[in-house]
Amino acid sequence: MARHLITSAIPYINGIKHLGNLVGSQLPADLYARYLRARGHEVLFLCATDEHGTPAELAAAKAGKPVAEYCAEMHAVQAKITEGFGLSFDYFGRSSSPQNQKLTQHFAGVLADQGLIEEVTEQQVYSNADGRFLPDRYIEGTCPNCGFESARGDQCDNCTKQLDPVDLIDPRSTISGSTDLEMRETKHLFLRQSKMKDQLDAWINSKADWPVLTTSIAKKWLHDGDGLQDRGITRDLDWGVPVKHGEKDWPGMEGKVFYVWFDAPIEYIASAQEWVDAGQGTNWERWWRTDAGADDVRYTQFMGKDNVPFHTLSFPATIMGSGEPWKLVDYIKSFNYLTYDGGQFSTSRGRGVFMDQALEILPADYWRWWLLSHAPETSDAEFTWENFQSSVNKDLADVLGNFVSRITKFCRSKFGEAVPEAGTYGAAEEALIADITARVAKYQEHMDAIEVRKSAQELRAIWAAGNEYLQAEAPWTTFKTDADKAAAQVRLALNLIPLYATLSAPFIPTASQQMLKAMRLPDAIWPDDVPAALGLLSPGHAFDVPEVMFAKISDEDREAWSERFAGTRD
Ligand SMILES: Nc1ncnc2c1ncn2[C@@H]1O[C@H](COP(=O)(O)OP(=O)(O)OP(=O)(O)O)[C@@H](O)[C@H]1O
Ligand SMILES: [Zn+2]
Repeated sequence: MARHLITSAIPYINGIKHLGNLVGSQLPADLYARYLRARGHEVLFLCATDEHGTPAELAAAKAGKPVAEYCAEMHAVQAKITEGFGLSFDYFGRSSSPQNQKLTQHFAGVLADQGLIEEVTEQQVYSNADGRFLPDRYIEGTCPNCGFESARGDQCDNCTKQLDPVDLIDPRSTISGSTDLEMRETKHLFLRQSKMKDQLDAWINSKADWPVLTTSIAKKWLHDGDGLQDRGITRDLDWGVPVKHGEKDWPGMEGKVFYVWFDAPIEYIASAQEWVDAGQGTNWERWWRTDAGADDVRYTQFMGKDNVPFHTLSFPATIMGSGEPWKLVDYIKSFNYLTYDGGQFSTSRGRGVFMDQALEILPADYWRWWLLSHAPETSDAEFTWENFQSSVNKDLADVLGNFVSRITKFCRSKFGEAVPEAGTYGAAEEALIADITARVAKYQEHMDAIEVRKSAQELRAIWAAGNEYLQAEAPWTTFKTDADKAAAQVRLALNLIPLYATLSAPFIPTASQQMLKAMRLPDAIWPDDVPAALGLLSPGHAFDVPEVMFAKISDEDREAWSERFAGTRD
């Protein structure tokens, strides 16, 4: 048994997340957490809402609410939806928590003591119409790198380049649209990442097993152009963690807050403290402090590609630079983008399918299966309603659902609702057992390596093997001439159901529970020994024929949904 710390990129607070956000971070993290727990490992799976920064203020203003109230409400909304998707966080925290505030101020203080923070007086964009500075998303313009016209002050959403508001071409205020902007002097703190470049470079180079997407983005920021740049970590805003040097005031920084990208990853640690303070866990230090045992922990992070620079460079710079014994990430699983029907998913433009809407039309398992089996791993992936309909109908309804329904119903009609006893296994049964044994080993390999699509493919193949067996051996035909042989065939096929339930649980937890319940088994037990697991249901073991597990998506449904989600949500 090992100990695994897992974090998902923390979803931003400014609205309900779309299916792209889900498959790029929380959902694969949940898949991995569920798998590792099923294999008997000790897992701490943390997530939180990312609540600071300009978009939260803008969204609160739009909703006509004070930003703190808006964030508290949206946190509750997101928490409820993540439950609906079966995301099995041990704790879902908030980056605006007092724990994170204190820890963020602490890190700033120790980084300053280590000579890694520089105070810089610089020019920032000031809007005369709005009477304020315009950091980050308060300003938009054309990206100097790729020409994208709606690049934000802190990052271009199109090419992922980190930007400074002063870099933008044709800048405008997102509050008023005003272009009456001028440069004014203000003082800010910079994290001296450039001083840590060699250390970070060596660390990234030591991660030969990381996804290429992760290391290539890190190397780009390390080496492109002038190399790794120092990063402003404070802002002229009201909403955020007040700038302090540990518990002490920071002269000259009164009224300023830390930049959201400085405090957000620190929330990974703070959420473990919140978990303990909420009475749900004990001893967060053993997960996060290498002087308290965290060296034994394997720490895996999940995120979409735009989050990679912060997790491979800025946050590690914070951790390493502190000189304190904090746990560093061991593996970063990153994702390309899921696109929606020929374009981008977009929260700000309301384009695509959002998590609440998805659950309104179909249960979580349908989405979980499609998203994970089409995860944008090696390249971007596209969601289309046709593909969704066809995968759900084929994989879930025709293959898995049909197998379970067919065999339980056939058994009930010929032998009753209990596992039949007669007959012995022959060559076909031995071959199936051997095939499933080999496939389970491959499935585990892919899951251990967090190869999401390959894992889904192997799982589908394991389901299909059962169907092919039934098709080839046709117990309904065998029964007419050799009832005992048919009994043995049915016995083996019924035993595949608990195996399917256990193996499938990380992908489709609800259907998995339904299968176990129908087989009258309390818990899933991981099939470490597949042939033994295929004898779990002994002769005489009673079961129930389950309700239809997966309804097929009709062409009418598909067309209606495709139309409903063609526009933008308000
Ligand atoms: N289309 C997408 N496909 C896959 N992952 C995505 C996609 N868009 C965002 N992500 C990832 O989702 C996670 C949560 O994102 P976050 O809440 O910060 O929203 P975001 O990056 O501002 O995106 P958006 O503005 O589209 O909601 C991040 O890890 C991000 O990289
Ligand atoms: Zn760009």
